[in-house]
Amino acid sequence: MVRVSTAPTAPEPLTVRDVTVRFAGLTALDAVSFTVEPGSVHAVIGPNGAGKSTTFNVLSGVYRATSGSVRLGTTELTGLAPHKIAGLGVARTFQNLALPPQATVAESLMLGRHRLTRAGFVAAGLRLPSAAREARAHRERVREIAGFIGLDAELEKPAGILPYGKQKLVELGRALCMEPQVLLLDEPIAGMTADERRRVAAVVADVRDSLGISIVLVEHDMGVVMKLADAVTVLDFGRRIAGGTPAEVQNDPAVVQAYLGTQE
Ligand SMILES: Nc1ncnc2c1ncn2[C@@H]1O[C@H](COP(=O)(O)OP(=O)(O)OP(=O)(O)O)[C@@H](O)[C@H]1O
Repeated sequence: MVRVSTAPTAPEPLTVRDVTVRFAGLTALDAVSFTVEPGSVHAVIGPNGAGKSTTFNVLSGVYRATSGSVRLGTTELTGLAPHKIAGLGVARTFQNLALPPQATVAESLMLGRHRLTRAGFVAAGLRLPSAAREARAHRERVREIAGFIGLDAELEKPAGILPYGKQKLVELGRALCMEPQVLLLDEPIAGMTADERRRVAAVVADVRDSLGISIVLVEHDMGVVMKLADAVTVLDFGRRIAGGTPAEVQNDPAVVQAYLGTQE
């Protein structure tokens, strides 16, 4: 795998404090707190309806917390629009593919470079040398990231014709192209074959280990969570019922009870 240089700024913790989300009469999240340590994989798990997707949507700015705060380092993210949050270094992938169907892998990855483009439309339109240099640098970075996710041979193929697992990697690559400090992954391996799952899990581990990017992982597959995560936050009915290392939460009676309860 090609190595890509680490993000220039040291990653900061993502701090979730007392976040409550209420929908007409229903408390989807109830004073939830956890901290995603820099350069770690932090999984958010819980039975159906526990509040995982709501957490994800709050972190990415799709939902606004009724109260509480989300901070990256000292920067307050609460209440910011999704593109602002992405611009501050918290990038997300989508559970369902969100790639333009005709775009090549290179074009799909380039979408992630948009916020980093400095040369304005005028400079680009006038074909100024500065704009050309910048475009070259972005293309180079796209190639590096394609190498990182193992898709450099597929750069000029339409992303839409690739197998599902590779399309999901393109989507992950698009998020990496934003040079995030934190990557939010919403069920990144759902619907994949065993081979695809292994490959994506390896890339996720590599994103942490080689790039030092923090990852928030909302995932149903316990095997992957237990293998990949450094820390786990467990939700049940909108409350944080446990947190710690995978081994700690696995043996936590409240967690066992929450999962057993859903099987009855
Ligand atoms: N936009 C919304 N409007 C109203 N209620 C919502 C909304 N989004 C989520 N909820 C409710 O909030 C609670 C938490 O849902 P959420 O989708 O966050 O759980 P989850 O842990 O992601 O579940 P699953 O594993 O089934 O995806 C549920 O009771 C859900 O019905």
